[in-house]
Amino acid sequence: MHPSPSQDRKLAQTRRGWFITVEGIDGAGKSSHIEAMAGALRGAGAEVLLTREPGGTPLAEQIRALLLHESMDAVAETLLAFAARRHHLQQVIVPALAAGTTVLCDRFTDATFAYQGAGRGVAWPMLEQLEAWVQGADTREAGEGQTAVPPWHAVVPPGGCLQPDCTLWFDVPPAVAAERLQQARTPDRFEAEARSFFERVAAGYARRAQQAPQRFVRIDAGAERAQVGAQVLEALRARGYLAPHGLPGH
Ligand SMILES: Nc1ncnc2c1ncn2[C@@H]1O[C@H](COP(=O)(O)OP(=O)(O)O)[C@@H](O)[C@H]1O
Ligand SMILES: Cc1cn([C@H]2C[C@H](O)[C@@H](COP(=O)(O)OP(=O)(O)O)O2)c(=O)[nH]c1=O
Repeated sequence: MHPSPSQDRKLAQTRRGWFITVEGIDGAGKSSHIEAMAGALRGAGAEVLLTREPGGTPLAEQIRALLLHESMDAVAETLLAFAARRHHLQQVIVPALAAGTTVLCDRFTDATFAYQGAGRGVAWPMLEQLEAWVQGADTREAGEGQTAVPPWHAVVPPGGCLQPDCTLWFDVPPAVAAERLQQARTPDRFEAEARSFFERVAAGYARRAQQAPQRFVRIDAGAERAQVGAQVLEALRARGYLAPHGLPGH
């Protein structure tokens, strides 16, 4: 349903929330720090939505269960990851950002490039096309009444592609991550992959980071837990996310 003109005005007056994602290979330590990140952002006065991919809506969580436990080929995996993402964006992320909420998301599209692209060999340009489509506001052919409705246009310009403002990349040697996971939990379909798979996934993250150096902040996730936590807080501070909320953002 279209928001009313007064809702439109309210959306236009609200500074859109920051979109922060956390990435890295399995065992990098993301889950160990994400609650503290949310806490630090809340402490600075932000309204924070903590969510994850694949997942974040009941439908996308069902897709997550399929991705993690059912065998399928890499193209099916890619399409399911993007289908879950579209639903998550549409239902949760875009409305939250439009309302000024900071969205902190455990994995996003960089994971698809790293896992399905670099890990499984799905062509990079194919992923770029899907990214532009799924994260774009305008999904239909141009024409009167054919562009996407608010709140998409409150968070991404017409023709644009919604990207995180900042991605904290937990970079860790795959051998270290594997050692941690061995002691931690029963592996899912991805965690059960060979070391060579995670070498490729890690290289995929490095490639994405190189392609968007302003967006990525590299965290040395091989360090001791407290040091990783300190790096994470420093990254948030350096980007201005821990400044008292309500100041003009972007
Ligand atoms: N800096 C660290 N040093 C040693 N072990 C860690 C560190 N960070 C996390 N761990 C442990 O490694 C395992 C994987 O961490 P987790 O946060 O679940 O990673 P991810 O969410 O990135 O897969 C957990 O058992 C966790 O306690
Ligand atoms: C978002 C996403 C995740 N994944 C994979 C990476 C992870 O192995 C898995 C689930 O991620 P994660 O939430 O990190 O798992 P856990 O709860 O076990 O820490 O999904 C993809 O392969 N493609 C994607 O697009």
